[in-house]
Amino acid sequence: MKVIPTHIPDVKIIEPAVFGDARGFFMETWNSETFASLGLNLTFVQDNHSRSTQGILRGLHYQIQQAQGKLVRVTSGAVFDVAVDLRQASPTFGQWIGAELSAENHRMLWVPPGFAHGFYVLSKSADFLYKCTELYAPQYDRCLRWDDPSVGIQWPLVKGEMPLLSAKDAAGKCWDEADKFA
Ligand SMILES: Cc1cn([C@H]2C[C@H](O)[C@@H](COP(=O)(O)OP(=O)(O)O[C@H]3O[C@@H](C)C(=O)[C@@H](O)[C@H]3O)O2)c(=O)[nH]c1=O
Repeated sequence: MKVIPTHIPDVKIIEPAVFGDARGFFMETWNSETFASLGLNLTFVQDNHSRSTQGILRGLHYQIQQAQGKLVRVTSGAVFDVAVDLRQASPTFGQWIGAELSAENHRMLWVPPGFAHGFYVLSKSADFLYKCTELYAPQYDRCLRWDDPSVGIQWPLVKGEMPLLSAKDAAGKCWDEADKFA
């Protein structure tokens, strides 16, 4: 298992060791000891799975209390996955990172608590799986606008078309109005 650092040191791209053979492949997607040896000492309490079609954008989501750390990956298709640092005390406050995660590259992204998270579906459809360090708490759920100009995420929009959003995500808060972390 290999960690690829990003310019936001707390956000990590993780490349599992993939053992291919005549049957297909095998990989460990979560091993508490291996992750601890990489500096990720994590306890997960919820696993999620969503499926989305091309052009769907989910995000940018976070919980203002019960902030969730998320270990995310794709098991079919490909997405552009994004984390935005909402921690006011952080040297990378307001910065974002984006990474392509796909069934083919097997990459995972570690999105720590204190970040808004979202993804855009690049393939015909994508299955998105993630482990969370805190339970879902809709009363604390918040949404930062996907296209806030002061965050300036460079989404690789397919054919330049506007992404498809849920009503909740279309009403996401702009950067200035979004709740932040201390
Ligand atoms: C996130 C979540 C949703 N739900 C329900 C609420 C709602 O009826 C339905 C769909 O919810 P949403 O529209 O919030 O689903 P979705 O837009 O997929 O939300 C997810 O987006 C990505 C980007 C994340 O980072 C996740 O943490 C989560 O916020 O599922 C749960 O029961 N448990 C959960 O943990």
